[in-house]
Amino acid sequence: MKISDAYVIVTSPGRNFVTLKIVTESGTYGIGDATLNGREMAVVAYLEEHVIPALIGRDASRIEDIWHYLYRGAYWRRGPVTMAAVSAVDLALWDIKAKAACMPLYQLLGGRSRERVMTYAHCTGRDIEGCLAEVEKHVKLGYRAVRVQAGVPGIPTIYGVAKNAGERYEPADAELPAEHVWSTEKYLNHVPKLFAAVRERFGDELHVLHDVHHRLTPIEAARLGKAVEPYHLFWLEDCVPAENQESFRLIRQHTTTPLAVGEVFNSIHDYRELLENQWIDYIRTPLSHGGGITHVRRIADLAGLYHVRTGFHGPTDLSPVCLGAAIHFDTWVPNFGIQEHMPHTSETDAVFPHDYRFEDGHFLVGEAPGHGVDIDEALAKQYPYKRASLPVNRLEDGTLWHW
Ligand SMILES: O=C(O)C(=O)C[C@H](O)[C@H](O)CO
Ligand SMILES: [Mg+2]
Repeated sequence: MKISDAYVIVTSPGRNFVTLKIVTESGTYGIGDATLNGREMAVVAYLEEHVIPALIGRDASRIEDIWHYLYRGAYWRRGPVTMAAVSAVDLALWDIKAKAACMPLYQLLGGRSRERVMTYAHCTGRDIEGCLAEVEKHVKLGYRAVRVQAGVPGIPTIYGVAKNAGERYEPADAELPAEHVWSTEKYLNHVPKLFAAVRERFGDELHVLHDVHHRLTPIEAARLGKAVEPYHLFWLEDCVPAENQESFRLIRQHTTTPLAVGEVFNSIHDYRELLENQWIDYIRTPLSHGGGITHVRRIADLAGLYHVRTGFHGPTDLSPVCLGAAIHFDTWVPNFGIQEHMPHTSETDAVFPHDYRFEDGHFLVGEAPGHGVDIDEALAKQYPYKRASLPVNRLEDGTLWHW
């Protein structure tokens, strides 16, 4: 199982994706997602200059040892660029191991814990009515859970809300960062009205989620959590920037609204105080940013001790490789909660053939050996990289703000 070749494929079928392919002497290969939205080429350089040369000739079956070689061995631990690169290697190696064992990945992880994987869709609207129309559309498509985000009167553009009705939003929507304007007061006054309308129209059973996208302070997040308690959200996501884990003590003291965190985390250490103090309810780190299966399953196990469940990040800026691997993980992990789903474009799906499927609000895992996602390299070449950036956020007085 010696690694004989490894290379990076950058493609942009509608948006940028970075994929690592690792090939063994026997010809068995695996692929991993190395996409870090808006910072793609930094991961490409890390892989090409520092990782790939050190992988050639290693035994692909030694996943654990290679993980520690790349993590401890680098001396410069953690961080999104390093961990995206380590994750891509890890996902490709698990793909190879499962293919070599002729097993779908979930079998290698320990087998099925559930028949299907509940997923949530994004519903956005310029106003409350537009948003309700999107919820209705997604309920008809079979979703049992929806993430609800609406425009706020007085705020011209909000990240996470599609520009036009019926469209989806694109996270990196300009060559250089677009500038958004933010008003916490306008937002806090509006959100409870949105959830009151959703519950009135759709009743109590639909799971509803909301992403604050790090834009509040702890006491503001506490106010929001309390204000939406009557509408019993499935979760309130990223309500504050989470570098200071202690912030969650304050939020938790004030509200019973469940809290989800971690789409920008990349290590178990980012979660330690949050989990040990039982300040959160869902972990969000995707396999492609949290050190792959080898590390994220350690985070999930630690979370399980505290009744915390998984709710992996699944936007369009993680490739189908990450989503496919996540569906295997979700099928196995004992403390599964939910899986995010922002459908990829048909161009992206064609570049990444896969065997997972969506049915009746759930993902169904495939039975092909490995994680079940491949890359059509000839097609990928037809979509060259284009620089694309996430936006920035400023308060109405011009102060640069979290987003
Ligand atoms: O999907 C979510 O919950 C997001 O917050 C999407 C992120 O903003 C996006 O992945 C950033 O690249
Ligand atoms: Mg989010």
